[in-house]
Amino acid sequence: MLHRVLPSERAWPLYDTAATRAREQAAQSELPPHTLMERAGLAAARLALATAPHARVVWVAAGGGNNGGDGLIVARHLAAAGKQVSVGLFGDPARLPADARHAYDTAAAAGVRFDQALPDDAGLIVDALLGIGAQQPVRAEMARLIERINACGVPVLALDLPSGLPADTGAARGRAVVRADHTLSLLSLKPGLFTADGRDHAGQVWFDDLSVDAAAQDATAILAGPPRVALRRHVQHKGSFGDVLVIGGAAGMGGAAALAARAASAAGAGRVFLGRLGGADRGFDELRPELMLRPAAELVQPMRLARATVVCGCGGGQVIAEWLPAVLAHAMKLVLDADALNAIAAAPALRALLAGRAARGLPSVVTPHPLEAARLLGSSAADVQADRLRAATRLAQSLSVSVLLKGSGTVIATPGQQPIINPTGNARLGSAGSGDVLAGWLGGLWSAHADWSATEAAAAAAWLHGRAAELGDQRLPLAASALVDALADALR
Ligand SMILES: NC(=O)C1=CN([C@@H]2O[C@H](COP(=O)(O)OP(=O)(O)OC[C@H]3O[C@@H](n4cnc5c(N)ncnc54)[C@H](OP(=O)(O)O)[C@@H]3O)[C@@H](O)[C@H]2O)[C@@H](O)CC1
Ligand SMILES: Nc1ncnc2c1ncn2[C@@H]1O[C@H](COP(=O)(O)OP(=O)(O)O)[C@@H](O)[C@H]1O
Ligand SMILES: [K+]
Repeated sequence: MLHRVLPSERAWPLYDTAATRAREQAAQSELPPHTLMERAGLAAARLALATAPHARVVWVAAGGGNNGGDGLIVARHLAAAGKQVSVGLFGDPARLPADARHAYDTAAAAGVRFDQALPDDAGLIVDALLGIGAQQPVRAEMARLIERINACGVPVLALDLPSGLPADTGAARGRAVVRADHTLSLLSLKPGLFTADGRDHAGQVWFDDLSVDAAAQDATAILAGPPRVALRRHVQHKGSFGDVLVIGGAAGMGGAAALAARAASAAGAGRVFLGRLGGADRGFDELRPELMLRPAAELVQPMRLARATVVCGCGGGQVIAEWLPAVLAHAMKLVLDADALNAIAAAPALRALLAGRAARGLPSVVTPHPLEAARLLGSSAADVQADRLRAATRLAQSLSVSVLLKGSGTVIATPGQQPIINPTGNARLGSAGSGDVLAGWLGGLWSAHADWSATEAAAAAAWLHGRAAELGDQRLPLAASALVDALADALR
């Protein structure tokens, strides 16, 4: 059955190449020969007719593997539907794998035309060059073809994956990768469609399971669905929603901590205290008078920390390192962001304190962007981006915490659990302070939902943060302070 995957209204299991191959093998063994590929080709032909109903001339770019086989079946169906179809076959027919060979024979028998030249009047290109079989960067000849497809301005429907996109990571940098308008993922949804560069190359993502049931426990990762935010019970009061302490905002960076505190309040914390490290530690926030400003020393006390959700590090500067030992030792629930992460990356003693929290039953979430994650991992931001799922998982294991790795397709990883990819959000979030808002929302949501795990809180915060950016006029930039207020809309 065909599904439109985004915008995300439910969770989806994701399968990497190895898991997809295992599912394919299991299904093949129970079905008559060529059944799966026939189903794939038919589903894709239907989608082509639905998304490009007015395209009269269709060019199918088919590679020499089974992805090309899918394309050959699409060509047969579209020709039967009256389209003017030609197939550019970029592979040796004599070396096609069995399913693709069968697809080639039936297409040829049906009179499908073969021509490697892209027609001038093409109204649709079906990209069937490479699927999950492309594990290495695309070879030069095909790379040139992909560049031509990307430059020609004709709408593209990619089969299974935009050709050249790594299915497991979505990391396209420096590679030739098709830029599709639509991608139909077949049999399984692949993680690479949703993180790193995947979104920019996949366009609108569709999914057909080819009538093969999925075992969710075998999934490599989960694409997050909307969080289940609890309605307040009549009897609840501010004590039910907990205290959030925001510690950060060194001299010149007070705004970061203020944003986090405002966001924690907007997300439903019972009370929010803001302990700024750079002065202005009394008085109140004119825009959010409900926030309580206190000297950090008053908040960073074992008894207070032990009852609170603590958001630490936003605009924290180097001075945050002095406050971290107490925070790491005592905070009941802890969200660490920005300079707190940099301080921990630079100080093994702080790192040991963080890693020791899990054994004491104290949950923590770290919210690095790729460079902060790289500092904690001792690698580079490019390495992190090359495999975001792996980087987040490694970091979660090494620190015994939940990791929320920011960026397109935010990854949430917790030791012993399937990693989660967040599908919401867009580049409107690329403005200073939006990460502080995320940390604050995470703290506020976690505080207000006493029964949520660190993973649930992190996934909910990321999902709502992204959804907030998807609402409103998409042509306008989104300032972080406006983002704080957009949470209300995202929650509706
Ligand atoms: N079987 C089934 O029932 C089903 C299969 N399904 C479909 O099969 C797809 C997987 O098919 P697959 O395993 O044949 O791999 P595929 O993506 O076509 O790539 C192999 C081809 O690419 C070439 N090639 C490889 N690397 C390259 C590079 N770097 N640069 C350039 N070329 C490169 C390689 O050439 P070679 O290296 O062998 O010379 C070979 O020709 C899957 O994504 C889905 O679409 C679905 O219909 C579900 C049912
Ligand atoms: N293109 C994008 N798609 C999805 N989310 C994005 C995108 N660009 C930025 N974001 C989100 O915006 C936030 C930016 O956080 P961060 O890099 O810490 O910025 P800052 O420190 O300025 O607050 C993160 O939550 C990140 O995931
Ligand atoms: K493809």
